[in-house]
Amino acid sequence: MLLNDLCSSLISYTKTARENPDITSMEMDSRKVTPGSLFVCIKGYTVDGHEYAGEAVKKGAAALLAERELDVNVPVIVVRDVKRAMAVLSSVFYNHPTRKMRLIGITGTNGKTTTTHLIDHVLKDSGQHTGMVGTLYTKIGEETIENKNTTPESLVLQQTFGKMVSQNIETCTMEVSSHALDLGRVRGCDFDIAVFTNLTKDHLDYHETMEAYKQAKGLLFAQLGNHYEGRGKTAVLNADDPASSLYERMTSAQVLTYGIKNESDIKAENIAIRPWGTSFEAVTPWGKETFSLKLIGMFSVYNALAAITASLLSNISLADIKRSLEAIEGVDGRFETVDAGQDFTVVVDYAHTPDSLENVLKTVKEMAEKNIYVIVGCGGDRDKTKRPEMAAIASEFADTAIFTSDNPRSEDPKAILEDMVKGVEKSNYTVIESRKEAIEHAVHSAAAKDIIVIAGKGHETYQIIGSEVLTFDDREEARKAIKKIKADR
Ligand SMILES: CC(=O)N[C@H]1[C@@H](OP(=O)(O)OP(=O)(O)OC[C@H]2O[C@@H](n3ccc(=O)[nH]c3=O)[C@H](O)[C@@H]2O)O[C@H](CO)[C@@H](O)[C@@H]1O[C@H](C)C(=O)N[C@@H](C)C(=O)N[C@H](CCC(=O)O)C(=O)O
Ligand SMILES: Nc1ncnc2c1ncn2[C@@H]1O[C@H](COP(=O)(O)OP(=O)(O)OP(=O)(O)O)[C@@H](O)[C@H]1O
Ligand SMILES: N[C@H](CCC[C@H](N)C(=O)O)C(=O)O
Ligand SMILES: [Mg+2]
Repeated sequence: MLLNDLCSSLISYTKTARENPDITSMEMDSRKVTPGSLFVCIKGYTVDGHEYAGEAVKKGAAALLAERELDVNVPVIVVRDVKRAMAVLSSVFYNHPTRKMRLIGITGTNGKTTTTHLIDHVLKDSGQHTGMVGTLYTKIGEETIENKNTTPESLVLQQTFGKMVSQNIETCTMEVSSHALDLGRVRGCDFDIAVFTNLTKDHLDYHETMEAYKQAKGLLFAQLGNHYEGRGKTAVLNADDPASSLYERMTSAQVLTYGIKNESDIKAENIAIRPWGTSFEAVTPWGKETFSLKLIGMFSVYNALAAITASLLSNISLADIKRSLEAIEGVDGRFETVDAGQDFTVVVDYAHTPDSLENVLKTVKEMAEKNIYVIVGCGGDRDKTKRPEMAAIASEFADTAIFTSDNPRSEDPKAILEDMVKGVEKSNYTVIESRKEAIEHAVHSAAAKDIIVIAGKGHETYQIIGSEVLTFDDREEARKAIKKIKADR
């Protein structure tokens, strides 16, 4: 695509030279530039991409997108806000892929990954060719690609959507993080359905206040567009979460609500929460159906209702949705049980916020016959206000809490543990900095019919200590510890 054609979608910019090269790719990392690339200079949190302009030109960049004029011998497109311009240009460069497939966006503090998977499962079972973007991976048909972020940068996203369209993907379901909304990563995405799961405390290191965090999530509903435009845009909101009333006001799209307690369009009635699963009757404008799911806990009912609503809006019948959701065993690292032949239960769960930890422990408490152990830590370089709260919840709902390291990142693991312990009033806890040793300790201590919950890292197969990324998997460590006690006994 010629540079001038690409730039014609920008309203305000200056161009430093008359040349009009053919742009063969767009790159925001100088190391990936190839001859003909448009190199996008991003001022990041760590380094300034403008510093790599020279290197990009040496590698053959045909033009640059920047926030200031640069001393290079290729045209520089100068704009006020590079990230904003990049979102527009990448959608143009990849030929507006999200206008050619259905795009479902899911935001909320907890439940995004789970709900995304539930929706994708139903769509696939209905015969659709699907894509997914989120914490676990990006998926295009059967191909999975590792993600650095839950919601990648706009350029990466549009490139991914372009691939999806070329492979005839009909619907992409994606997690939309509050960071992505605030940093403009999803500008240029034409969403058809936007789903809200819930809003509780997280990421205050970034957003600073709950009000700012709530507003950031609202951007998804604000950008959804009018319901009389295109293919019928719909906001799917959780009627039981107070933030939904703001999102209803922020969107000009149609709204469908789901819930359990408050009046809603899609309701769950006659709910039964059991150790082996969850059942409820879904009452919808499309009819009623009883669901018996293998997913555990009241929060699973909410995730299922959100998925049912998005699936109904995708023209799938309630009976087909039932068949598909009932077949789901679970999602990687979400309430995943580890069975290595032991006589107690081990649950690995990605709960890394106060709300999710409380939900998981309350659920476990309802099914526990004997003692509950919880192993939990808090991530370094992340919201510090969560630490005492998560520790307090662990000590309140479990019989024994073991505080340990999650991903300490650049922080001192001991300092994180000190922040946690400050929130605890009871004395039913132990601090074991090494996560491996914490798991071994719990496995060693557990008696028949006890339950051990290993929280916070779920599907993660690594632990970040300092700048090192070490191989670590809670499920593997639990299995190894169980094997060891079985050999010793
Ligand atoms: C705070 C934040 O969002 N950081 C994101 C940001 O990194 P950064 O600003 O540090 O980037 P940088 O290293 O300064 O680089 C600036 C530019 O120079 C370029 N560069 C750099 C080096 C070089 O040699 N050449 C070069 O061109 C880089 O490619 C980049 O374009 O841009 C990167 C590329 O897009 C992101 O991967 C990175 O996310 C980091 C990993 C991160 O941890 N983000 C978290 C806060 C986040 O976004 N989390 C949410 C999920 C939250 C949830 O689960 O709810 C998410 O959506 O992932
Ligand atoms: N609807 C829900 N409400 C509250 N807690 C939930 C809900 N769904 C899942 N959880 C809990 O939150 C944990 C994380 O779930 P999930 O990975 O689906 O959330 P997420 O929103 O994708 O998280 P992240 O922001 O890290 O991407 C689960 O392991 C479970 O403990
Ligand atoms: N997307 C979340 C994941 C947290 C997972 C937890 N294991 C941690 O490292 O804090 C974040 O980056 O805040
Ligand atoms: Mg997620």
